[in-house]
Amino acid sequence: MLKVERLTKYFELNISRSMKVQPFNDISFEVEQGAFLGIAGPSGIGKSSILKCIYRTYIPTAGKVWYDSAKYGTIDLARASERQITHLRVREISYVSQFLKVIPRVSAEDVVAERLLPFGQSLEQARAEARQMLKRLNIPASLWEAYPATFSGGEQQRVNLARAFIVRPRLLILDEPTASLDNETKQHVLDLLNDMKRQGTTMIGVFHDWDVMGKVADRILDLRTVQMSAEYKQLAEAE
Ligand SMILES: Nc1ncnc2c1ncn2[C@@H]1O[C@H](COP(=O)(O)OP(=O)(O)OP(=O)(O)O)[C@@H](O)[C@H]1O
Repeated sequence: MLKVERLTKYFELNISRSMKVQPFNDISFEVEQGAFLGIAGPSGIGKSSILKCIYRTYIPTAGKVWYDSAKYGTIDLARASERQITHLRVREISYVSQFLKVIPRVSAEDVVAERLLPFGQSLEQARAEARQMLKRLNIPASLWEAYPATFSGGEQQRVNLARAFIVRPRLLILDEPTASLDNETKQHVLDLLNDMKRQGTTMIGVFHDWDVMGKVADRILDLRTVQMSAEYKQLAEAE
């Protein structure tokens, strides 16, 4: 469903073109449909950057990101057109970070409901589903019509999760989605993730909390060992 081949990213820093930051080099892995791959490794090793290359927030410097799309068949996300990426982000691929991009003066239920409108649902149907999802994520009914700009960090994060979950994406990318949640809400999120996995959603994610990652991931890719083996391979090739 997702096959990452020899993915490499470096950034040229604006202050000096000759200064490059290379978070990762020559990373390959695969995720089967309905499986969850967790990505682990110390701060700064490139976990978020890999997720952003898959979602195409970043354009990879080299490598392929093969994704099995419902609309386009097997497509390299690293080279897909902007139009294709926009379609995939609306219909097939959801990304959750710990931060919500708050839209001014739009209520929590509408922020979530609007994700269903491109699928042809009426506003009333979409709002009803949005309320159910907010309820499952422990957002009290008194907040459904309020503006998320005023919500706590954990509440905003749950609105973010609701926006990603409600479209039942084929591919779900999660970057520390439970960072500011209490244990009870973490459990609700885990239950939802496991439900989505059973329904066939493929997931790739970074979790600060190993306990949470262990409960949902089928496999964990530790970037320390991958990066080491890539470097080792280079050394071996040079000899
Ligand atoms: N847009 C960017 N421009 C320049 N450097 C960047 C950019 N994004 C990431 N980096 C650098 O790439 C490296 C990897 O960052 P990344 O956020 O992917 O790491 P991480 O493993 O997710 O870290 P953390 O666990 O702390 O979130 C860091 O050195 C970071 O400064």
